[in-house]
Amino acid sequence: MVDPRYHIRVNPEDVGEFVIVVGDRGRVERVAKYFSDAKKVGDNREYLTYTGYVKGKKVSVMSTGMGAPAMAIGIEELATTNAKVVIRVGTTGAFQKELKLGDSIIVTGAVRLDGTTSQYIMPEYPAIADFRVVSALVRAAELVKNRYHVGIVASTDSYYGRNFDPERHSHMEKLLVKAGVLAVEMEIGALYVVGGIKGLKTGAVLTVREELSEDGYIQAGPKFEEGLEKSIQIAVKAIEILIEGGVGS
Ligand SMILES: O=P(O)(O)O[C@H]1O[C@H](CO)[C@@H](O)[C@H]1O
Ligand SMILES: O=c1cc[nH]c(=O)[nH]1
Repeated sequence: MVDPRYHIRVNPEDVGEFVIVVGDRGRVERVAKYFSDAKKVGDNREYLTYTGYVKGKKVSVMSTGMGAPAMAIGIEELATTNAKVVIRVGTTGAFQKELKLGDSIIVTGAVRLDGTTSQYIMPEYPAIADFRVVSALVRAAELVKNRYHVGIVASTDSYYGRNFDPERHSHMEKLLVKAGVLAVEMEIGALYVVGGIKGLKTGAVLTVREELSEDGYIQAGPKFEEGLEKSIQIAVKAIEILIEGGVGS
């Protein structure tokens, strides 16, 4: 029989109803420090998983690596555990000038520029977050007090592809910018589509890692690191709000 958790390699009962997913495995312990009694419960490929408690409820954090295929596999396998609510804490490049390094973005939906989700379902199926998760993230951002924005992002399959054919890609970017897309990253489309199909409640908070300037991009730095810590706090606070509101159980 195929192991339904072949890649993430966790026991289903070791995963909480609330799961934070991050791209970078180096971010897992940074999130887990906000849980009480956090322990490693899985470590295979890009999928490093810790579980602990928030407000007495079992909560997990798992890394998913980079890109839609790895996210889709992670979500498929998480859906065979106790997981019910999945929130991505990720990093992103700004498409709009008002987004500054370290700002948080609460993501309501994603433009599906990936290849994975079209193998699941037609492009008309929307990549959207659960409204209760979005609402909890917004309330959490007010409490944590980081500068934040709410809106849609583009989820692409290629980090460097935009540099390969600047004309084609700058045309696409111009369209997305004009259409009000806030920023670009690589996994939320897969999280929202596969999570939606599997009946999970999903949401995401990103931190701006690359800011737009007159002469290109400004990358990372201390403001980004401070903002990332705040975004982690926003996700944990949102889980507290959802637990208090009885969402997820
Ligand atoms: O920092 P993470 O969560 O990995 O998010 C962003 O960073 C990676 C690219 O550098 C992609 O995975 C993109 O989505
Ligand atoms: O996926 C990403 C993340 C940060 N910046 C980008 O341009 N793309």
